[in-house]
Amino acid sequence: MHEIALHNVTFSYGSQTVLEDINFTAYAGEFVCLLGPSGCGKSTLLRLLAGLGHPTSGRLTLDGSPITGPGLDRGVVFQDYSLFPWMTTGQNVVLALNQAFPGKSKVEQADTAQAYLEMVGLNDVFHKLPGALSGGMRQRAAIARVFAINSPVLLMDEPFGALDAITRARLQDLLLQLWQHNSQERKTVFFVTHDVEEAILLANRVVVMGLNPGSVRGVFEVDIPRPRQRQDLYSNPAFTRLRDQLIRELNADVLQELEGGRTVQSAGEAI
Ligand SMILES: Nc1ncnc2c1ncn2[C@@H]1O[C@H](COP(=O)(O)OP(=O)(O)OP(=O)(O)O)[C@@H](O)[C@H]1O
Repeated sequence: MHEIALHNVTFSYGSQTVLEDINFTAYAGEFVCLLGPSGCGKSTLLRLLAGLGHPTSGRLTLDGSPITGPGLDRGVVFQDYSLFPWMTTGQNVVLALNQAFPGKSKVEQADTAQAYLEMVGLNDVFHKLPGALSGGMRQRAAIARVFAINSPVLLMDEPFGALDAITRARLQDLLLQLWQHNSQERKTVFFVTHDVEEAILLANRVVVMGLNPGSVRGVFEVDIPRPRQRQDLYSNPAFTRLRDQLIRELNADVLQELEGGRTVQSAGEAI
């Protein structure tokens, strides 16, 4: 299971409506990418899914039950790394493991933490404080932590945004490996990105959100078989067609903003 549904979700910060009437269902084991202009409410939506806030109206459910707060069934990676700065990087991962698998011994938890840190390319950070790591390393440690607890739902807010291209590609592959690992128990993933190509590489469906207030502008099926080879995508007509479609959809909103509300027919007309 692990189906996530949003029913008429509206959310406001005071008088500012950030999300309006969002309806969407992510099927169990589905990989959903969220794309949209800055400020359209992607992070807010993820926070609601994580149980870190409640909708002003509407409902969010996990397998039909309302989401009322955070839980170990949802692993979260936000943009701000969210490691405890006073614990070593290894202790941060061990703490999460201890909550998820309290029956495991300290040695097992430390070994597992080290293995996941190594998996994201951090071989030598277990005893270092997060403050002694670079931003990209801290982000990888946060990713290792969420992979280690192996929750059935993953909520990831631009997790690879701060990383160099090679590390990013490695972690995209690792995420797909972990997601595809057991086809019977695939994780349900919500993944926020600004990168259209990353969305197509990863997702089953891409949700494009619009601005003012945030709403679902369109949902696009990625009809490209897996495994998807990065180097083959550019010569795949389905990839280029979808990429252009997504860029047009994203630009339409931005161009409309720039044009002061006058709807433009195409990117070319406005530029
Ligand atoms: N704690 C807060 N209090 C008040 N307003 C907020 C708060 N957090 C976000 N907002 C506002 O809500 C809107 C949506 O913000 P959010 O961070 O969800 O957008 P986003 O699509 O994730 O943006 P980005 O792509 O830049 O990360 C923005 O106008 C933002 O200023």
